[in-house]
Amino acid sequence: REKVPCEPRHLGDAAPGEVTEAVKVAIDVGYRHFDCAYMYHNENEVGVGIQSKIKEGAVRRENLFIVSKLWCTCHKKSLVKAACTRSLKALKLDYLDLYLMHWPMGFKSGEADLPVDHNGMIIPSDTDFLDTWEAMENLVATGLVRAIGVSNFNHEQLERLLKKPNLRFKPVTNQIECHPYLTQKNLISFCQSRNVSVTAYLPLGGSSGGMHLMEDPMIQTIAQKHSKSAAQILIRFQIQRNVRVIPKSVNPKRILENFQESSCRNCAGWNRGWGWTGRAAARVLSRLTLTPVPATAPRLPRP
Ligand SMILES: NC(=O)C1=CN([C@@H]2O[C@H](COP(=O)(O)OP(=O)(O)OC[C@H]3O[C@@H](n4cnc5c(N)ncnc54)[C@H](OP(=O)(O)O)[C@@H]3O)[C@@H](O)[C@H]2O)C=CC1
Ligand SMILES: O=C1CO[C@H](CO)[C@@H](O)[C@@H]1O
Repeated sequence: REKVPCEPRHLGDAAPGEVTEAVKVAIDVGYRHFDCAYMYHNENEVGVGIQSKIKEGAVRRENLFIVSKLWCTCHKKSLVKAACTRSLKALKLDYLDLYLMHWPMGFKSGEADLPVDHNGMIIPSDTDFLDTWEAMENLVATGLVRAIGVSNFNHEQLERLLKKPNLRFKPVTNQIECHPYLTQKNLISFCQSRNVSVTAYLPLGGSSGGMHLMEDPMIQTIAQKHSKSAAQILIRFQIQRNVRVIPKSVNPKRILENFQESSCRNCAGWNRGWGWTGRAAARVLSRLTLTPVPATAPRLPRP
């Protein structure tokens, strides 16, 4: 098979089977949207969980919304298709519902996911995200993915992409860090004014080593007032701003708790989203989030 420079490494930082089990629990609870990425190095485990539930008849592929992301070392146009195919193979799928450019900048292609020079600085590639986008557009045209989007794009980068001459497919979402300590008010307004949805990552403040958002006295006060958990308040914060939200949990009780909040009557469409990440808490390299898309959510058209 074609050699892809950024071959996945097996970091072994999530307990064996942990990701697969959490995917299965989440599907049973009702989650339908899974936020994955090559960089999380657990797409194979996710794929096992999904396949097992499809085989069991618990869910149908067409009712799932599977997202993956193009890593920075694969921004060169010639590498994009192979990178996408590699994620598909690991996930055991023949198409993705959404493929995101993980970051707007490209890194030197090769074995390392994070290529660094002797000063420990990331080695960039000479790629331009507009060219990378063209290769991603080809994935839609060939049916490997149904829609494409971006992540970690600021206002200027998104504007440049939207103004690209001969743009064939608009980004459907911009996945960005977003929570009460980083509300992203202006960027959200900009995205929404251009019909680009916003997806909030790190909505609970991240795992260990992250922020202590859930312990924030204001969040705690609001939670007590409404008889909700702090996590539920943080999730609802995004839903009420029309922002899709992808909190992570590998814990069955918390997977359910997060989902229950998202299933409330006032939360419509794509915004009834929840996330879950299958990775050991302290490691950033093995993440996966899943968000349920309700049966009534708009489906993306087939290419
Ligand atoms: N595009 C990008 O660049 C990025 C995207 N992401 C995506 O966003 C997702 C979410 O971000 P993430 O960094 O994981 O951080 P989150 O803000 O989702 O926080 C996750 C942490 O919260 C805990 N948690 C989850 N639910 C609850 C609850 N109900 N009560 C108490 N604690 C809870 C989890 O522990 P436990 O699992 O034990 O429940 C975990 O430690 C990632 O999984 C990834 O898919 C993240 C970073 C960057
Ligand atoms: O999604 C993400 C999680 O982990 C990666 C490695 O740290 C990040 O770069 C990325 O934004």
